[in-house]
Formats: sequence, C-alpha cells, structure tokens
Amino acid sequence: MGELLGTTVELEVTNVAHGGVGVARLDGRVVFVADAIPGETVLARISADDHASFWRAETTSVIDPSPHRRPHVWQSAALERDPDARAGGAEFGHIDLPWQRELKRQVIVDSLQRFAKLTDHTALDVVVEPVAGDDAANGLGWRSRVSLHVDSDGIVGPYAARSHRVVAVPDLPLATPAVEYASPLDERLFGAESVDVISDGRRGARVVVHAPAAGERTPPAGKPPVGKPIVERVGEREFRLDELGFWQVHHRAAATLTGAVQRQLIEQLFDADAPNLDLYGGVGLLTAAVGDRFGAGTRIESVESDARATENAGFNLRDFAKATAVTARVDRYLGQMLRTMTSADRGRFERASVVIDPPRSGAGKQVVKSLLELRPAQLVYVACDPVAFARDLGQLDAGGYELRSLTAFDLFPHTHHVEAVGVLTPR
Ligand SMILES: C[S@@+](CC[C@H](N)C(=O)[O-])C[C@H]1O[C@@H](n2cnc3c(N)ncnc32)[C@H](O)[C@@H]1O
Repeated sequence: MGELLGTTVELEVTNVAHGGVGVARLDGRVVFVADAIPGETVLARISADDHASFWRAETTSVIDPSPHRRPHVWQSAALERDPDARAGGAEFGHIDLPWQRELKRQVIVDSLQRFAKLTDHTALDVVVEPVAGDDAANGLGWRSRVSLHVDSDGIVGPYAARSHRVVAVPDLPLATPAVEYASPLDERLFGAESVDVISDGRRGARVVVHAPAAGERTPPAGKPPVGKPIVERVGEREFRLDELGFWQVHHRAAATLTGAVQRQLIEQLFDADAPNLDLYGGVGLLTAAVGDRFGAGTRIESVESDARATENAGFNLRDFAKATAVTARVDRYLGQMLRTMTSADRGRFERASVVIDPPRSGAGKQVVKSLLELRPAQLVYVACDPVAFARDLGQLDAGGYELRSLTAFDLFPHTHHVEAVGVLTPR
C-alpha cells in the first residue's frame, strides 16, 4: 500500500455507492471514484490506498462520458479544477437532475436489499420525487442554511470535497439568493473558525461568526450553541426556532415532509386519543403536521434532546391543547416508558402512531428494540440516510413490522443526499 497513491489510472465506473461516489474495480479491488457517473470510463487519481478492502480515487478527466454528464452547476466544484481544490457539497452537480434522482433511487433500493433484506417488495419500486420548482430552477437556490469554514489566513469558504481544507469560492449557487448574498465570501475573518449563514424567513439571512479565539465560548460537548430566534412559515403555520438549531435545509423541505407525513399516516389506524409520539421532534414541525391532519385535540408528544428546540416546540404547538414537548434523549425516554408503564398503558400504546425523524445515524438498535416492545399501531419513519434507515428497517422487519409504503424526495439537488418517508405496521 502507498505505491499507487497519487498515480493516475483508467477506471470503468459500473455503479453508484452511498455517499455519491462511483464504483470501479482495479486488479479486483473496489475503487470508489469521485466525480464520475456509472457507465463512464475515466482517468482518476488514486487519493487513498491504505484501506484493505477499497481504495479511493478522484476523476481527473473523462474518456467515455455518460449521456447524463453536464457542465458542473458550480464552477468551484468542476472537473476542470484540481481535485484538491474542488469545493465539496455538490458531488452530483455534473449530472442531469433526473439522472441524479435515478442514482439516488438505486442507492435506496440497494440499501433496502442489502441491509433490510427486502426482496420482491413494492418499496423497491420507489421513485425519488423532485421538489416543486426545483427542475425549473435547475436544482439551484434551495439551501436555506450554509456552514462555511475559515482557515488560518481568514479565508472563508466550504471545505474541499472529503477534506478539512477551506476553498475560496466566488459564489454558492445551491444557496437561496438571500443566503448567498449574505455569505461573507470575499471577507477575511481572522481568528474565526466557522460561519453559519441562515435564512431568516422572509427577512433575508443572518450571519453568525463562530470565533472562539475572540472570546466566544465553545459550548460544552453535547450542548448546542445558543442563537437568536427566527420564524419560519410552513403553509399557514409559523414556527419559532433558534437560528443555530435544527431546521430542514431545503427551503421547501418542511412543507414537503409535512405533506408526506400527513398523506402517509394510515387514517384507519390513527387514534387521536392514543399516546402518539413525534420522536426527534425538533421545534414541533411534524407534531403540528399530525395535529393539523387529525385535529387540534390530537394527543401527541414531541421528544427532542435539544432543550431550546423543545422550548420553541412548546410555543409552536400552543394551538394544540393535547400536544406536549419534552426534552429527552429518545432512547432514555422510551426506556423509562417501558420501565414505568402499566399493562393498561401498554394496551393504550398499541393504538398509538409514532413519527420518527432521527439524525443521519438513524434510530439505532436500542430505540428500535424499545419500539418493538411498545408495538405502536403504525410508525412513520422520516429518513435522511438510506443505509441507516435500511438497518433500522431490517430490525423492525425481523421484529414483526412490515413496510407498507415508501416515498422519497430529492430534498438536496446536486448532492448525493435523499430523504425517504416509510410507513410500517405490525404484521
Ligand atoms: C432530522 S432532525 C428532525 C427534527 C424535526 N422532526 C423536523 O423535521 O424539524 C433530528 C432532531 O433530533 C434531535 N436529536 C438528535 N439526537 C437525539 C436523541 N438521541 N434524542 C432526541 N433527539 C435527538 C436533533 O436535535 C434534531 O432536532
């Protein structure tokens, strides 16, 4: 190992892998190739050859291009740049939008087959739907929040792909116009570490500079930084959130997921008086989606580990008399429930609907185990990582839950990310 690092090799790219890289083989070994498209033959520079089972490479030129190849939507990430200087965060920007969605579909299906062991299932016919307006905008102008980094020379920009090296860029085409305009790309921020640029509803964008060296305290591990409140609107409803707290990134994602959850919840299985849950509830977006679908008297609790988000959820859910928000880690919350519930509580919980929208790592074994013990009537799983979702799904399937429907949305055009919403019920 080490002898091929930096050398250029010819590769035939046959497939796409989770993470948005192409898959090729070199002397029988898997090589993950950035900036290529399945079906292409490319010249690529080996960038990592220290792993026993796979290597990595970066495309430097294309010998036989895919019919889906397009000029990159972001010059700062284009093939014409040296791989080390290509901006990260737009790894599908050289592929036409419908084909990006086809590749995302393939990754979802592959994950479901490999990790959830689904075969012969209607979920394997899933399509990845565009968000309304994205095709007309060529998939640009959707990012409502951007995290930039600052190097020791004060240069502000994104990291280069797969690195922690700051790249100077003149523009941010995936960002909304307000976020792009507010981003301090041509400033030197000496002493700063990073910059968050956040859309502020209809009032433009905010810039939050993180500069621990200048006296700003880095929050202790596990404690999210505290910011000022902003207001986001979804349909007729307003949500207050902390500027540094979680909110869906695509400017139409909150509305898209609200609609998906509302449509996919199975009405016949929904009991508005049952102890319904919105796990990983953030500021109450999906709790409100459920309440708006089934009525202001719907009983539902949002469970969220960030205390500031829970505080905002309490405020955002004030129209719903029986909606509550608690600060807790989901694993601990469910564990405590299982320890303290009576057999009558168990019976009631079996009528409950649970929305679950975990971070990229997924819900994980312990949370899924608790859900299997609790046996809710239906689970609506909102997934931002197909592999983590498929792992959780495999455990749920083995525990007696069946995937009833699956939809997917391209909430992150020109990146490899994709969102899926699945409904499960006991078999
Ligand atoms: C993908 S976001 C979803 C938030 C919300 N459903 C929405 O759509 O706005 C995941 C949320 O889970 C929270 N979170 C992360 N780990 C958690 C845990 N172990 N227990 C509870 N909440 C957690 C994060 O703070 C974040 O708000």
